[in-house]
Amino acid sequence: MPIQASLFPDAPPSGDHPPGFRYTPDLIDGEEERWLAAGIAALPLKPFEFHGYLANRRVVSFGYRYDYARRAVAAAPDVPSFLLDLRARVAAWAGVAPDDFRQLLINEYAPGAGIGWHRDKPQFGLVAGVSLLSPATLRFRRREADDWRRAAAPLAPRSVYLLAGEARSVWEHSIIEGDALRYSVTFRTLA
Ligand SMILES: O=C(O)CCC(=O)C(=O)O
Ligand SMILES: [Fe+2]
Repeated sequence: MPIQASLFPDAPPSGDHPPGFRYTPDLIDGEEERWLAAGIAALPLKPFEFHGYLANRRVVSFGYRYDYARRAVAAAPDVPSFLLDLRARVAAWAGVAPDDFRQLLINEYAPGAGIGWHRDKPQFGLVAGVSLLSPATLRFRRREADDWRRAAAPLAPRSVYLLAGEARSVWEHSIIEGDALRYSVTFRTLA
């Protein structure tokens, strides 16, 4: 059964949620969203490149970035000041210190762009994601015997989700291709 956005923000995970997944709508308001999106549009987003293949998704990292060639984290520019307030807000929500979110990754999904099945790299710890501009579906799957167990969480614009525990380390996740521009701002601790 698909996960539905809870009527009760921070409700404990139901049987339908991968354990460790947490979601809250309306972390920010519409004015903040527009202001953040304008700031993000001015950042040096670059096409995500994986083994020479260019995805229809653009990214920029701050604090640390993942170097796919070296399979290690590498230093990245400091978090821009216009994103520090958002980082503090997400940190308070997630129960960590703002500085613990050592990495900030922004994904820009143009219409038709998504992200394939993956688990975030083990060099990172907690993962929190803020959605801007348009809705998306975060899908989950985990291997069970010779089949997949599946779940899906709608992500509203202005919402925040947390991947911890099994949702972070056992389940894979992906984002279905959308039909409108979406930004995700992902904050990660280091493992
Ligand atoms: O767009 C999102 O919220 C998910 C991004 C993601 O899974 C990632 O960058 O690892
Ligand atoms: Fe991810």
